[in-house]
Amino acid sequence: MKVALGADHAGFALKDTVRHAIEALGHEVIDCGTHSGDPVDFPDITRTTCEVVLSGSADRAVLVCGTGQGAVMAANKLPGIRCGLTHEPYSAHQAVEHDDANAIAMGAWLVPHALVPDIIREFLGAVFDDDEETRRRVAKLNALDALTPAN
Ligand SMILES: O=C(CO)[C@H](O)[C@H](O)[C@H](O)COP(=O)(O)O
Repeated sequence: MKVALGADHAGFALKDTVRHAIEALGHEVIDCGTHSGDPVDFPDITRTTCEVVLSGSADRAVLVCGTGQGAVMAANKLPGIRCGLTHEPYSAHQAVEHDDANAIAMGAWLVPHALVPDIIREFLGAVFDDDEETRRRVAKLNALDALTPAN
């Protein structure tokens, strides 16, 4: 799997830990920045990272900012992105299994480094449970994208 990885300056502290966790599972990381602790705006990094998924160049995205909140808000404004806020492994798994998430956001100020491998393993190991009920709900979720005005 190819995984786009993006972090703002607040997420930068956790970014290498996330990268190693993805690579340790045999997946490829597409590094979308940032590359230092210098301030960058999370909507910019989130957009760049998610566009790699939307273009088909990556399968999933992992976003890191200070709290995860700004990144998840920005990501879910991009039609075609379904991003879960995940600070522990269970929701990382469920976001994919029930909601067909193609991205997760997490907060570097909240998630201990030691928990990152578990979160990443659950996110990348999960498969959408494609039954009538989940398909209907995700279709309704995707239909909400049409309400998002194009920029
Ligand atoms: O957590 C975030 C948004 O939800 C982002 O990481 C922000 O950039 C964060 O609030 C950074 O704040 P700072 O004062 O620039 O460190």
